[in-house]
Amino acid sequence: MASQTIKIQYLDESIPKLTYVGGKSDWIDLAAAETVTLKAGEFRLIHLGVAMKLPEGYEAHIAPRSSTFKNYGILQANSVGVVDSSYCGANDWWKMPVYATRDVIIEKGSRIAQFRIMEIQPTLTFVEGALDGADRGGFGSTGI
Ligand SMILES: O=c1ccn([C@H]2C[C@H](O)[C@@H](COP(=O)(O)OP(=O)(O)OP(=O)(O)O)O2)c(=O)[nH]1
Repeated sequence: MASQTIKIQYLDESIPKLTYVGGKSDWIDLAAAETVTLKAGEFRLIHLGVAMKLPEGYEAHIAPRSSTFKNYGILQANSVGVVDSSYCGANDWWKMPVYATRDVIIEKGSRIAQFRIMEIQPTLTFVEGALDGADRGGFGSTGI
């Protein structure tokens, strides 16, 4: 399998080093770098304690872990976080915007998110014109 090296900066010594957990996925978990207390309905940008220089031609996607809502009742407010390769300055810390659906305390070190890197897409050019393919249908068209 191909490998890449990423230069990473941790907020301080207390931040756990990024690593693969459990060998079940190639996504890498991210943890809250601070203890956060939220009331139901509150929004917060949670510091994830890392900043990275992604490999040339890559971006990163951040998603919640599958257990994050069950454990903490929080939703990732932007649904998916996109980290551009240009987001690589010394103060470009990764953060997770969250919306709390219930009162919750998220302890520092709680693994609330996961990320992977993805190749950036090719430059897209849009050419206007009527489409002539067969309609596929969507939004429930294949039945229950
Ligand atoms: O969940 C996220 C989303 C983004 N970012 C960082 C990395 C990204 O490169 C930068 C800027 O994000 P984006 O390009 O989505 O926002 P913007 O262009 O600054 O603002 P917007 O598009 O909302 O106007 O913020 C995060 O740390 N976490």
